[in-house]
Amino acid sequence: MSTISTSLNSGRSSRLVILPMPAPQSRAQDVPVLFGPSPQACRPLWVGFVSSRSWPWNRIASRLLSPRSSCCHQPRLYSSTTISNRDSLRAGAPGTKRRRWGRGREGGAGPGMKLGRAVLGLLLLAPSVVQAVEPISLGLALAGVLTGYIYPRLYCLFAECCGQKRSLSREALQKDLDDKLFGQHLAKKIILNAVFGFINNPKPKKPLTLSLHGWTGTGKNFVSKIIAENIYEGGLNSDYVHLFVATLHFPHASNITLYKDQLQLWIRGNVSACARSIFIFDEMDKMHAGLIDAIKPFLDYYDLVDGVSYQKAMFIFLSNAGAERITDVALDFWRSGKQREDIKLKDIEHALSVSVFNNKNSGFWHSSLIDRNLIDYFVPFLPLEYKHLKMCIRVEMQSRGYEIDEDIVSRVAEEMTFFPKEERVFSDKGCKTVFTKLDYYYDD
Ligand SMILES: Nc1ncnc2c1ncn2[C@@H]1O[C@H](COP(=O)(O)OP(=O)(O)OP(=O)(O)O)[C@@H](O)[C@H]1O
Repeated sequence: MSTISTSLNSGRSSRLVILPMPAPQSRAQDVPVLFGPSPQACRPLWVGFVSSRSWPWNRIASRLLSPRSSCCHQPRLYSSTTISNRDSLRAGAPGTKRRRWGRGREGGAGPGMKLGRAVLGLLLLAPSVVQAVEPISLGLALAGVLTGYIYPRLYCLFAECCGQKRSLSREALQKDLDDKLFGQHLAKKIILNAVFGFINNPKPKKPLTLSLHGWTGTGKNFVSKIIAENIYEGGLNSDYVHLFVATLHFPHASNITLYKDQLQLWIRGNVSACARSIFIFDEMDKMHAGLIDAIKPFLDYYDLVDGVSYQKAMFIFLSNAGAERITDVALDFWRSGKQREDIKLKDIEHALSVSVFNNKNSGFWHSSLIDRNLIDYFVPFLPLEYKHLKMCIRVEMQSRGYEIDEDIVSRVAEEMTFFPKEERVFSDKGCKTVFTKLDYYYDD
């Protein structure tokens, strides 16, 4: 492990501990960003006031009127005095002390904050006391109050903020899923209800943890993208969405201890900066057994872990593990002439979780996450049929600006391979390669 100086997207220069794993997608170089993804851009004007700790007025005002959500402003979590310590914090140096002004608003009001509110309330209610305060200080405090209140809100109108840019709309998410995701009635229903319920719960007891399973090309990554886009304007490229790919970020089994440490640090740093962070783990079935258990404490029912609340974060795991079980159920329904839409979650979920738990190549092999019921939903993605491939092809044609030609649609779909061999029901690559096959027919 070594350290380098690097320039982050925000333009600031910082020292980072090089991870043996490449940086996850999005601005993951920000790894343990304890001060928000873009402090220069979104630092409220009252930061200057609050760094002067000899002046309690400012502190009270800034705490009282801090932004509704974290909005990537972290002065409310860590005082400016910690800035000099941030390298050691990033490196997770044992014994490094964080200076806190009390919990962030998302973690609930601490005693100091309540006292501050009470004091300010009393002052506002008692004009004689207010008059007694030195006028310049009062003026500056009021200016701090105004800028602290207005600036962050204005900023978030024009730039992405943690959990603030837009509130999740159930209708918009439903429309996206209905219009874009084909043949996945179970996944649609679970995701809509789970994500919407979670985001609208002001005090979730634990982070939302979804484990998406299914055959290749059935829409697991696609759905993660839809979720991310419905929560953050930048979707997968958002500063608050972090994508890990097992083979890319955790390639060497011999480094598992190091990966565990780095993963914990990464998640802790980013959740400190934004409680509503989203972490997506792709290729879970290629993840070394036990690695994912490193984040178990973050997924559990704790109010705080090491001073950080993870209850508003979201974890999404993607894997092909359990695909055979899902296919068996779908095939049984097909063979008995039943509609696939009649498959219920209870027909699959339990068998799926057991098979994932007992599969050495699932990334969840004997995982305490399953053992302790920390996965909220096992979401099955059904294998896609011929008619779903045609739907994918039509969408692709439209997105390329072509007129829909049903003859080409059928020919592309027929080129795909299906299983089981005799019945040829399900596409063995889902919708994954239909797009490249389409190129053949539009070759000028
Ligand atoms: N059910 C679906 N409905 C609509 N489009 C789909 C569906 N499944 C896949 N697609 C299309 O195929 C592309 C590839 O699918 P995606 O990457 O989501 O598959 P996956 O299930 O994550 O596969 P893998 O397990 O191999 O990672 C998507 O970007 C999307 O355009």
